[in-house]
This record gives sequence, C-alpha cells and structure tokens, in this order.
Amino acid sequence: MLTRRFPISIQEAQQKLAEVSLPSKVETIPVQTANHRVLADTIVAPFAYPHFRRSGYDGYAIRSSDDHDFPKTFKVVGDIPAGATFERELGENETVRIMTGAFVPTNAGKVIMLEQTRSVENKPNQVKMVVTEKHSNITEIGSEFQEGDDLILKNTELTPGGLAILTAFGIQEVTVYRQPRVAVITTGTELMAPDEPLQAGKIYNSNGLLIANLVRENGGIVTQESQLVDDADLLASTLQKAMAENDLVITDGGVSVGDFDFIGDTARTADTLLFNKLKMRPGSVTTAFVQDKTLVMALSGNPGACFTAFYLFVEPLLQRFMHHSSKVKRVTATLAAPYHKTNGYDRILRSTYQESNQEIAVFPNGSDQSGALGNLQTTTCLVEIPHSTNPIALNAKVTAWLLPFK
Ligand SMILES: Nc1nc2c(c(=O)[nH]1)N[C@H]1C(S)=C(S)[C@@H](COP(=O)(O)OP(=O)(O)OC[C@H]3O[C@@H](n4cnc5c(N)ncnc54)[C@H](O)[C@@H]3O)O[C@H]1N2
Ligand code: MOO
Repeated sequence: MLTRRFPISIQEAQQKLAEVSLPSKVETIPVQTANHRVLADTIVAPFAYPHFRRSGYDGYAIRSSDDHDFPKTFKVVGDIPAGATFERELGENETVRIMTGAFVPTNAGKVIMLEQTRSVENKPNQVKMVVTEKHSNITEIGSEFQEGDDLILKNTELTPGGLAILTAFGIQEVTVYRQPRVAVITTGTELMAPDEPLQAGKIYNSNGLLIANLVRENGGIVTQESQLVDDADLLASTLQKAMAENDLVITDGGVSVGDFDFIGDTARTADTLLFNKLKMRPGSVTTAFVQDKTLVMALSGNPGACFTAFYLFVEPLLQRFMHHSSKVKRVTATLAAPYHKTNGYDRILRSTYQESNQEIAVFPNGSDQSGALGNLQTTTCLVEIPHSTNPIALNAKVTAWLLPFK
C-alpha cells in the first residue's frame, strides 16, 4: 500500500524510542555470571567485615599492657597461620607468632613486624623485640563494613571488583535486570541460507547473521532467527508469535513501499507507529512500532542501512532493557578526508577514526551506499554529514558515533 510517510530526524527518532516504556524484568543469577550486569536491588553486608581482628603483617602479637621498655624479650606461646584461630589469652610478656591475615588473639593489642624482632640464641621459645610499632597493625572487626552497610547500590553495573566484594561476603546470587529476549526475522523471497547453492537473482541472507551477532554482542539474547519468504500471512503469524515470546522483535527488509514490503504495511496499521521514515541515508526506511505492547524495530534490507540503524536505534534499546546506557559514544570529530556529495537528508558515513591529543579524526570508509556491505568489517564509527546544498568542507567538525567492539 503506498501511503505518504512523514520523515523525522535521527534525534527525534532516538527521542521517540527513548520514551517507549520497556518492561523492567529482573532475574536472579549466580555471581560468577553477573559481570557487567546491573543490580536490581541494593545489597547490604550480611556481617561485619572483617569479621575477626586480622593481622596486617607477619610478626608477633603482644598485649598493649606489655607494649613498653623495648628492646624486650617475650615468651612465644604459639603460632597462628592465616586460617587458624587461637583460643587462649596471652599472659604477661607472652607473644604468638602470627602471619598476615591471621586471627589476632582477643587480648592482643599490637603486632610487631618480623623485621623488628630477633631470635634468642638457644631459646627457640623466646623472641627479642627490638622496637615497638607506631600502629597496632591490626585491622579491627567491621573496620570496612558494619553488618547492614550498603555494599553495592541498586542500579550499579557490577564489575570484577564488585563481584569480588560480594564473594567476600559469601553472596552467591544477585538479582539483576534481565537481558532482553530478541527475535530476529529476516524477510525476502530472494534470501538463501548459506548452505544452499546460489541461484540467479537470489542472495545469501547476510543480514540475519549480522543482526543476530550485533544483538548478542550488545547484551541481547537471540531466541529465534527466522528467514521468511515474502508472504503477508506468514509474516503476520511469525510476528505475532515473536511478539508474544520476546521483549523486542527486529525485522529486516520489506519495510519500504514495494509490492512485497509487508512489514511496512504492518507498521502502518500497528497499535502505535513511532516512525516509518527518517531524514537520514542510509536507513531512511527504518521503522519502529509497538504492537501488542511489544516494540518492533524494522530495519532496512540494505546491509549498510541495517548496520547503521542498528547502532543508532537498536543498541541503545538493548542497553536500556538491562538498565545500561548506550555504549555507542557520540562525539564531535574532525572530518579528516574529503567528502564531496551533497544530500537532502543527513548522510551517515561508515568510517574509521583515529584519536590523538584528545582529538578524534574521522575518515570515510569506502562506499556510502545503502546496499554496499564491503566496509562492514572495517568500520569503527559512523559519521554524520548534515544535509546541505553545499559540500562539507575538509576538516569540518562533525558528529560521530564510535562503535563498541568486544
Ligand atoms: N519506491 C521506493 N523504493 C524504495 C524506497 C522508497 O522510499 N520508495 N526506499 C529505498 C530505500 S532508501 C531503501 S534502504 C530500500 C529499503 O528496502 P527494504 O528495507 O524494504 O528492503 P528490501 O526491499 O527487502 O531489500 C532491500 C535490499 O536489501 C537486500 N536484502 C534484503 N534482505 C537482506 C538480507 N537479509 N541480507 C542481505 N541483503 C538483504 C535486498 O535483496 C535488496 O537488495 O528500499 C528502497 N526502495
Ligand atoms: O533507507 Mo535507505 O537505506 O535510505 O538507502
């Protein structure tokens, strides 16, 4: 069906998507798998840390009441390696040899470092302490966390360090925001699976794998990868099932105004059509709609447009499901190689960049065409050439989006 579409800018489209309310689902997972996930609950200390008085050095523990008149000889009444305890109290001028991280006897007030001590000839159970220490060298119970203190706040992205803190408290599971479940549906009777012999007029379905890998790389869980021939009923039933079972549905192809562009038709009659035409190229046909409370992102079948629109519109959504901000970094850069074409729409160039002295220089990377895919391996940023009747000047300041790669 050919109906008029009303193009909006990249920023307007991003804003509309940012305003879509996404389901905030949580799950409880093992700490071992929680790196970079975002906490859905604040975690508090289940006990004080450290939970016993801990020696900071290898040395000898003494009572505070014996801490005077050095040099002085002490009687060694025991040995406390890390991991052991010591039940009895120290008597007058008694000491225990103690290792770093070990339990300090209850009535000891100081640990004298080994370096300040000397053995006493022929008296293995005696030690001479040459000088005392300025500090106690004992880490007191709860000196880092009291029981009930906040360990890590809700909405914090967990890091290896954060997970180490939780593990130090024996916490084995955390409740985090869920990764979105994403269906990837490619459409087109011209599409072939890579294991089929190539036929005249047909192409291999490269966007299916492209989108699935981009989704996975950016934190989503790909639950299905469907490749459909152009058939309105098949698309409708596949979409309906995918919407019911997923947090986000990404379709590819069939989104323009052609005879077989059934996704374009579906979008026009959806519960909420967010946009179906953008003032950008490639990717002008990028469409977003909400049907049955599920967001559908319909990307162009043209590989360059599909790649571009993924980073500008889909990546931020995937991150938002997990309460992350986008990892695509928007910067101002210098156009370091000439680009002569003029455009009625903003042109997004697949490009590369170099950073030096906190300045970013960008270099257009091969074809700017929507249907070209030869630069998808090497592209590291997208660069915006604003619409204009005049060509952009070399060294002009441009907006660029630096792409995240694992
Ligand atoms: N009369 C109009 N024609 C077109 C318009 C328009 O506004 N009016 N827009 C053009 C623009 S811009 C683009 S972009 C494309 C968008 O087309 P669709 O997104 O509907 O995609 P298709 O027509 O299905 O395919 C376009 C192109 O991409 C190839 N393709 C499709 N799927 C895949 C895939 N999975 N892997 C690799 N390549 C794929 C397909 O064979 C076509 O060559 O429409 C313009 N036309
Ligand atoms: O949607 Mo198209 O990609 O502008 O060439």
